[in-house]
Amino acid sequence: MKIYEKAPAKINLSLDVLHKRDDGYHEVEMIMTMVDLADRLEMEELPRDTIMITSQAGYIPLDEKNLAFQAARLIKDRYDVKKGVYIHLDKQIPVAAGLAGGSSDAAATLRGLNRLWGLNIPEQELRKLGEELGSDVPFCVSGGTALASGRGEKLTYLPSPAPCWVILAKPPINVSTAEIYGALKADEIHRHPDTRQMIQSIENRDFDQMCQALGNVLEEVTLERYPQVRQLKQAMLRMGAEGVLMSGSGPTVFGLVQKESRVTRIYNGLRGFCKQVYVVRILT
Ligand SMILES: C[C@](O)(CO)[C@H](O)COP(=O)(O)OP(=O)(O)OC[C@H]1O[C@@H](n2ccc(N)nc2=O)[C@H](O)[C@@H]1O
Ligand SMILES: Nc1ncnc2c1ncn2[C@@H]1O[C@H](COP(=O)(O)OP(=O)(O)OP(=O)(O)O)[C@@H](O)[C@H]1O
Repeated sequence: MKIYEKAPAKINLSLDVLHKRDDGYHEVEMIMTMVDLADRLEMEELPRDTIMITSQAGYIPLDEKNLAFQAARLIKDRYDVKKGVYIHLDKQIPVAAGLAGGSSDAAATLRGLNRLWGLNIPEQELRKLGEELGSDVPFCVSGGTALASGRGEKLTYLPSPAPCWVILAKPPINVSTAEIYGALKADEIHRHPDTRQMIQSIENRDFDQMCQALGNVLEEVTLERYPQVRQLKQAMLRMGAEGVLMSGSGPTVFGLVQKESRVTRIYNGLRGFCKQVYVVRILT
């Protein structure tokens, strides 16, 4: 039997850091939502007790460094499953982009193996397992739109935001999340986003208010180190995106747009100096 799972990318509509914790992580307040750019996973049981990963993408690890591998090993160990699995990862989400591609693959693996092996693990428990794999994994298990606090694992679910187009553009650089959090001076943040306003805009499905409330404190660090991300933000705004923000620790920048005619214009404009541009929608 083969099992298929989609692993969508996330964007951070807002990302605030409250303080650095004693365990090295940062206490955050983020609003996250899923978009319809997704990796596709195929899972099949193997006769041998082993985990095997393949991918058409030549640039990701396929051994125990892969988050899908780690998710499979975690579920096997925790539920004492003596069976093996073959996982094929069709990567569509750019890697190290701030779009949680690896985390979403891990979450999809948890969901898929739960089905493949008939484990009946409740979704809440899958999210708890996800905490062991990474801060974004619990959110990726259930998707939707949520306020994430703690180090990202405490989730309060929100309704879907106002419908709109999302233009994603990734400059040709890879950014390490650890490096960006490591360089952030949590007690010297100049401008915190207004998380409450973002929540209100989502609840009211108010697109303009949502655009005004966009904010990400990690931008200060990434834009300083990688000027091309700042240039990309400015270009997207100039081309007419109604709201523009860097996602996660970057370098992907997203623009929110309501008018379809404007989307095509911005897409064509960006393709001039950025190879990886995607037009997607928020998953409702
Ligand atoms: C930037 C975001 O993607 C926004 O959604 C997340 O906050 C990061 O999520 P993630 O990539 O799943 O993060 P993890 O794999 O748990 O951690 C990667 C690195 O980021 C740092 N990190 C992560 C989350 C957090 N709240 N504080 C941190 O300081 C960790 O110290 C670690 O060095
Ligand atoms: N299944 C996977 N897909 C992509 N990268 C993976 C995967 N497993 C492990 N990695 C490694 O994880 C690192 C980060 O990749 P990923 O695409 O998850 O970053 P990201 O989008 O910035 O994540 P986040 O937004 O959660 O910080 C890469 O260096 C990559 O080699």
